[in-house]
Amino acid sequence: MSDKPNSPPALKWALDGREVDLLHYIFNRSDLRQIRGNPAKVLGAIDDYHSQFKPLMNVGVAKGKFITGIIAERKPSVMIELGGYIGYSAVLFGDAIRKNGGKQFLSIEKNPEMAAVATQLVELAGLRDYVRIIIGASNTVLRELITETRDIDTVELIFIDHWQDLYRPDPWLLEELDVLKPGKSVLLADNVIMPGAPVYLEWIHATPQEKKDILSKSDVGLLKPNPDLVYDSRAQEFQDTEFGRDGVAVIHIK
Ligand SMILES: C[S@@+](CC[C@H](N)C(=O)[O-])C[C@H]1O[C@@H](n2cnc3c(N)ncnc32)[C@H](O)[C@@H]1O
Repeated sequence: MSDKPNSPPALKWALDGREVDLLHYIFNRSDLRQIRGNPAKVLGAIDDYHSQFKPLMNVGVAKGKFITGIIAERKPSVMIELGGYIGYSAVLFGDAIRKNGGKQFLSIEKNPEMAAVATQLVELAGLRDYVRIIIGASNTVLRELITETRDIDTVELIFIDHWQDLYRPDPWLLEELDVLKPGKSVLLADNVIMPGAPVYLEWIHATPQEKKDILSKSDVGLLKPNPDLVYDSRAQEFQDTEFGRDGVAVIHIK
């Protein structure tokens, strides 16, 4: 039997213990007292680990700056994230939400070990009142937030950054639950160049008739996507992220 019978398998680039090692690194730094309560310094310490030890699949500096610009422009009260990992984006965007008069950054993370690391780093950054790390699968948590706890009735700004095979079904769920509103909702999809999200972008760019054709050929399970919802999307390219060339799609509802 594996020595971790209840944990997901390690990947080549993550979940091999480096995320807990990051906590040891940060909490043993000689400048911990200066880092505490300072989101920029927490992010700097994570970036130091990434460059000195092992890479971490964080949104990173360039894309992060672009997205904090969108937060400053739109000033959402609540922003949602699908896929939180060790909390880099939660610290960066949670701080931006706070600075722009918002209430909360909700980060949904399926892996409880990653969520535990993220919770410690959010706490260290002094953002506990602004960032909620929710452990669970994005589709289950989104449904609960929208239909049960009713925390969300309109998506203002959502950052889609979990696994690529979920990029289309989760927005389909948001379509079904009628929380994507013209003029009010913006979706940001990370990694649309590397590794890419062609199936999701095909949906975003399709006309209602093309969407009906896609649905007739797709397994949508119990989901009820809305083919009549029309999107307007642009991809912002970045030449030099920590992992090379990449892009963030910025998607509005027409
Ligand atoms: C690319 S990382 C997120 C990086 C993070 N947003 C950042 O920039 O700092 C992807 C994360 O999505 C999580 N994930 C994968 N499937 C998920 C699901 N169904 N629901 C929520 N999180 C999921 C993974 O566990 C992983 O931590």
